[in-house]
Formats: sequence, structure tokens, C-alpha cells
Amino acid sequence: MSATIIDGKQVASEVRAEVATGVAAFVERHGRAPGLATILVGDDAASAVYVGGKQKACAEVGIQGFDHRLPGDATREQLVALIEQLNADERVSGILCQLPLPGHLDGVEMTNLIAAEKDVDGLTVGSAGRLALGLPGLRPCTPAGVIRLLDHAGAQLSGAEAVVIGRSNLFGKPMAQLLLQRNATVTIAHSRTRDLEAVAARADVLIAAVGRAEMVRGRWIKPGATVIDVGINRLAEPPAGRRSSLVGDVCFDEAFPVAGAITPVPGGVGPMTIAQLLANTLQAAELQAG
Ligand SMILES: Nc1nc2c(c(=O)[nH]1)N[C@@H](CN(C=O)c1ccc(C(=O)N[C@@H](CCC(=O)O)C(=O)O)cc1)CN2
Repeated sequence: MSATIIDGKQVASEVRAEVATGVAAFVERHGRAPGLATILVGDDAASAVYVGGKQKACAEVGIQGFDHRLPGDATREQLVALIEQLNADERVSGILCQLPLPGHLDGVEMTNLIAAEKDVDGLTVGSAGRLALGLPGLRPCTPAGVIRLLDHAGAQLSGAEAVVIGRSNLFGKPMAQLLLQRNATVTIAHSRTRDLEAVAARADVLIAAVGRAEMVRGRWIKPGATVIDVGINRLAEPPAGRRSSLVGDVCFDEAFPVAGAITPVPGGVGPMTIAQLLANTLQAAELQAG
């Protein structure tokens, strides 16, 4: 038996359709659209693609986009001034600062300047604290998107052994918190974890976010496990028999015959990040409107 493929593009399009309906209702009630301001500092090619995708997605669901670009040598003061301006702008319901920032700027410090009610990335200290305490709030987009995919796949989370490989603020830590809220038994594994393979092999739900192409091999996977691949690694050319040069952190061809369900790369977790951002922007607008 081989795995069911969890189609992130399809689930993301369902989320986008729900958001479009919600935005239309918001416009009807308030006579204005929710607004999302994106900030891109520098000219990192991948970040520019992601920000472009976010702006395009806003337009498609009726959210007003504000696309702010600063040069790669922008000063801390310039970025602080922009965030403060957007915090005060009533047309802006949500603000996100695309990560990573250039090395001279501190992503944690800058993100944390975003007003709590506009923190649609869910990355400020306040949002992270609310998540850790189990209080309602805006949740980081990729982990929230993964929960939606797991629910779509019918994964049983309560009581499940969940292993998250990766401990970033952007993904691993909030992912673990969301799984804990769903009563999973959660392990966060990382580069210093002893016998990572054995830890991974315990998982009913295995989530890989390590940033190393195809590191998770088929033998690491418990038969029937749900495998979520958060990695996006661009190879010089597509692997044999594939059209895309993007691969995940999981060796898909080895995992597919062992897993019960698995996300592909591309077309798995990635599309959920932007869909969830749209949902968070609508949620933020609704909360601000009272
Ligand atoms: N402030 C933030 N910065 C970053 C975040 C974030 O959530 N907030 N996440 C990532 C990048 N990211 C969004 O910003 C993102 C990554 C991947 C995708 C996506 O749709 N991937 C596609 C493949 C696209 C390609 O061809 O490269 C897929 O997996 O199918 C969307 C958004 C880091 N920074």
C-alpha cells in the first residue's frame, strides 16, 4: 500500500474561497476592505516571489494590498519608521515583515514592533505568548496551515506521537504548541537530537522542517504515519523522473510507499502559508472592527 497524497493546492484554494466570502461580507458590513501591508527589505529572489504571491492572493480575494519595499541597505530607523506608520494606518488590518531580513537587521526585534492586533504572521512576543498560554490570537501561518492539512487528511492528533524536526520561531516552536493544543504528545527534534532516525520512527505524525534536501529517509518513517514536509529546497536540476527542481526535507520516493499520507513538494504545505495569511488578515480586520 502507498500513501494518500495531501493536496495543499486544493486545500489552500478552499481556504481562499472561504476568505473571499468572508471579505465580501466584511465589505458589505463596513464599507471598506481589510488591508494587508507587506514589507520586503532587499532583493532576495525567493522572498520577492513570496511577497509577490501574497499581494496577488490579496487582490484575488478582495483584500487591499499595500506593498512596501526598502533597499537592502535600509537602516533600522527606516524600517522602524515604516512599521510605526503602518501601525497607525487605519486602512491596514495586518502587517508582515518578510523574513529573513538582511543581516544588519534583527528579525525578532523588527517583527515585534508590529502592533499586536495587526500581527498577521503571529510572530510577535505577544502572539507567541498567547499561543503558549492557549489564549486566542493570531497564529503563525505555516503551522496553522499544517493543522488545516492534518484535519483535511483526517489525522488523529489527540494521543498521537507527533515529532517536529526543526525548532525555528517561524515554524517548529509554534507547530509544537498547536499540536499540544490538539492533545498530541509532542517531541521537537533538532540538529543536536541523538538518534534522530529512531525519534522520527516513533512518530504517528512526522513533520520535517530542517532545510536539508531529502534528509528524512523512508526507513525513518513508521508505516502508516502522516508525513508533513515543510522543506523547500531548490536543486540545480530536477531529480530523475521529476519536473520540478524543488524538493522537500523528506525523500518523497522512499517515504511514499511507507507513509499513510504525505504532502508533496511543491504543492503541499507551501500554498497553505499564503492562504492562512489571508485568513489571518480577515480575522485581524474583524477583531479590529469589533
Ligand atoms: N514573515 C514571514 N516570512 C516568511 C514566512 C512567513 O510565513 N512569514 N514563510 C516563509 C516563506 N513563505 C512565505 O513567506 C512561503 C514559502 C513557500 C510558499 C509556496 O507556496 N511554495 C510553493 C513553491 C513555490 C516556489 O516555486 O518556490 C510550494 O511549496 O508549493 C509560499 C510562501 C519564509 N519567510
